[in-house]
Amino acid sequence: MDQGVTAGRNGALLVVGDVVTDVVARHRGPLAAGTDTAAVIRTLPGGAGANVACWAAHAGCPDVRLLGRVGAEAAAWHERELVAAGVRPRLVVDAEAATGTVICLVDSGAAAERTFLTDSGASLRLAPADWSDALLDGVARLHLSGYLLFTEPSRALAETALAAARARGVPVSLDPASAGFLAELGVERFLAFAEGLDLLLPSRDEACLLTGLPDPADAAAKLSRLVPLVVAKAGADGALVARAGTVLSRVPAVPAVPRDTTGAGDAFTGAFLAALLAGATPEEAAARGCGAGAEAVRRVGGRPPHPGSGD
Ligand SMILES: Nc1ncnc2c1ncn2[C@@H]1O[C@H](COP(=O)(O)OP(=O)(O)OP(=O)(O)O)[C@@H](O)[C@H]1O
Ligand SMILES: O=C(O)C(=O)C[C@H](O)[C@H](O)CO
Repeated sequence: MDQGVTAGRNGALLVVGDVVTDVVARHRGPLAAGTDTAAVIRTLPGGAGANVACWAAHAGCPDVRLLGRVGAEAAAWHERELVAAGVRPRLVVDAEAATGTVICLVDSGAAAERTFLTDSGASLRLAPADWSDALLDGVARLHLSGYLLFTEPSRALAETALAAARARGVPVSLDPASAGFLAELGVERFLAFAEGLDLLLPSRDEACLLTGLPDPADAAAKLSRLVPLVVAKAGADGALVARAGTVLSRVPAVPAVPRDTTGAGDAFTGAFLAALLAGATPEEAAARGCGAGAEAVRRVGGRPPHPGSGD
């Protein structure tokens, strides 16, 4: 394995992150006041953290665990969906907040671009009290969803989990979530946290925002001076793998006609982590990530199919 990144074979992947209900609405053209009677609306399980866990299991990771927080009204459904996807969930049930909901507006035009309206609900109420160091028993990698960093108490939980993993020598990766959220959080604050990671998986927009550089390759290279391995996701252009200040490879996307791009980044990340844990090189893992990203954009919703999911 390459220097600086621990492969961590033969151990579990623990994902800590958001578990939400997605209401995916595909509409025609730009939204305007009025009625679109041809909209297609589906309620699906989602959340970046939960999606990454499901895609890692879909990619063959034999032991994927997830720590998340949901409201009582949808806890049983989320638990069932995660188990059916091959994930071992530890869902904290919030007595006071409902499960987070994301309205995913998907333009049915050629690029299938989406807009999210997010109410994180119980998800970002994950708190240090929900953490126990025993969650790391048998874990070879901890992956954190970037959403955790945007508010308290989930930011404190992320810091607790990061410190516990580092104390045990467990490598920690993070997917920054969204450029909009990063701008709100503040780049300096994010980078201070990122120093403790061994792997960062930003989108190209997030990489540019974090560095102030307009070119995604320059941005990924610069970030890789802070975090040993940086894999920047670049939509239909695939992904960039950077290490020690240099872009080592550009991995092409797998051609796909997109239907809904929700969860493409989560699919990439889940498959990438599964491959890395199975001993792949970062370049091989990125190729697996691109395969999963293509699979995700061809589907509606942010999760992979599983037996019983109806597709
Ligand atoms: N139009 C596309 N055609 C083929 N592959 C795609 C397309 N869009 C995305 N992908 C694949 O999915 C991966 C992740 O997509 P993208 O770069 O859009 O991630 P992101 O911006 O983090 O995504 P998200 O929409 O989940 O926030 C890409 O690296 C690529 O491999
Ligand atoms: O951007 C947000 O608000 C999200 O939480 C996006 C998640 O990836 C979404 O739930 C997709 O399943």
